[in-house]
Amino acid sequence: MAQPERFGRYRVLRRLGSGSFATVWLGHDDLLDTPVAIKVLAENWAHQLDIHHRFVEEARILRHADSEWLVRVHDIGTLPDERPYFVMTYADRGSVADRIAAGTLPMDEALRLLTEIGQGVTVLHRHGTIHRDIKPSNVLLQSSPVGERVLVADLGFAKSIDEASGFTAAAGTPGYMSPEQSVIGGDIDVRADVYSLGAVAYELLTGKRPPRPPVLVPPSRSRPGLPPALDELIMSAMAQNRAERPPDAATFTSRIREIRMAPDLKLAEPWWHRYRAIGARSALAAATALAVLAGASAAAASPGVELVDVYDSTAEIQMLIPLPWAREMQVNGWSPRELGMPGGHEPGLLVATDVAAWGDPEADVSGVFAGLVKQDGDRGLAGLDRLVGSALCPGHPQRLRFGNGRWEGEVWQWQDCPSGGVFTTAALNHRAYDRTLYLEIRQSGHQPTVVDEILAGARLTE
Ligand SMILES: Nc1ncnc2c1ncn2[C@@H]1O[C@H](COP(=O)(O)OP(=O)(O)OP(=O)(O)O)[C@@H](O)[C@H]1O
Repeated sequence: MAQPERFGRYRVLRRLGSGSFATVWLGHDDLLDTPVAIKVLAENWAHQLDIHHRFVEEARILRHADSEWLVRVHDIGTLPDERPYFVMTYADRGSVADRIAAGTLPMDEALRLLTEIGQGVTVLHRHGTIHRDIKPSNVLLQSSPVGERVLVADLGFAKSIDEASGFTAAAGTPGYMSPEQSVIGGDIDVRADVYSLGAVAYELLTGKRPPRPPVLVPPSRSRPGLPPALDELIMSAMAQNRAERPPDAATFTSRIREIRMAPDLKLAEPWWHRYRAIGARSALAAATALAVLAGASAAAASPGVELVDVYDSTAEIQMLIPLPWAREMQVNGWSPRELGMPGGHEPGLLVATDVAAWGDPEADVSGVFAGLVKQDGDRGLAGLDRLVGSALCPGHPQRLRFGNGRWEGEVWQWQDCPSGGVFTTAALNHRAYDRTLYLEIRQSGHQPTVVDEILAGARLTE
């Protein structure tokens, strides 16, 4: 199909791709000044009534479900040749299939994607819909102010739960499709999507599409070191007999969440390991002037810096950080235990302009890391001292005290970092809970009030 100029009021920019029944175009909504994706039914199917009906039904389901975990439909229309089109959120970061093709995903990243995909499918199940074609290429990624968001898409095969219990035509994609979906006339229920979630989990972790059922080899055979609970969950989701699968997407997703937060989960590579030589430097001993950072309030807000709320995956830590820093995010916690501190895998988040460059002392990065530490008398503090002492910048830090209604603790600040920016660390004890928050703040320039605002904005939502 040649590139049209417009679909209704939407200006067409380029073709994004074509599937079996439709072509998707990148467009621009000039009135609202926003990019959109426009799905247009293919010419060769336009006169087939059932396909026409299914196309419009896909738009309706997405519109009614109206969820942040699904592609949202904003508008629908008909072209002069009577073909329907609908207008949806533009997913600007490709699909999960592209992400898998780019190389093995770290386990934390795979589990994050899986949790978000599971949330999207849970929304559909609650809405009374079975997707029937969950696979990596049907899960799209969109930039968001705090990193990226997963959008479950392509409901071309979706069926209402009520209708699916009767006669159902075979539909789905081999490898991701449950055994019952390949039986013409077989009845299906939400456990067909649970099978596909298991298949997507298998591929996210191993990089390989699972074989057709029955799947007999667990994913840990291709990726040794997976937690046994994860192996078991994936194999149970892909059970031949659906009675042995988790009953719905919500159950599957909450088990993934539990596994992700388990204290003994070995993440492939804790992010701070990439650059830290723990105990290599001893900055604390050389601490200089002791000053006091006043408990910052809204009045201290630096003019022109807009702050945004961010949370870790357990929603226990809430931070306020400058909006321009919130480009990328890792929210799945950290392991202070590996630094000799008490606890296991604890809540934590890293939000930065460039997460991958966080550990590079010379990179021009701005961002915040916040991680919880369980207090355990001197043992906890000794571990923190080592962490602070292995800072990214050479030289003597300025040592400050911080206190407000929620926190009190110490702050260390290095002004002459190789990156030309300022590096701040803090260990703040909560006044009400037995918890310590360890913070790192990297700024490419220096605005002291921004550090105040970040410290003052830190909250625990227990
Ligand atoms: N909202 C969107 N934003 C960005 N790209 C999209 C969007 N929706 C679909 N696409 C892209 O457009 C292409 C066609 O999508 P479509 O859903 O029609 O088919 P498909 O999933 O590739 O194939 P099939 O429907 O046969 O399974 C795909 O490459 C898809 O990634």
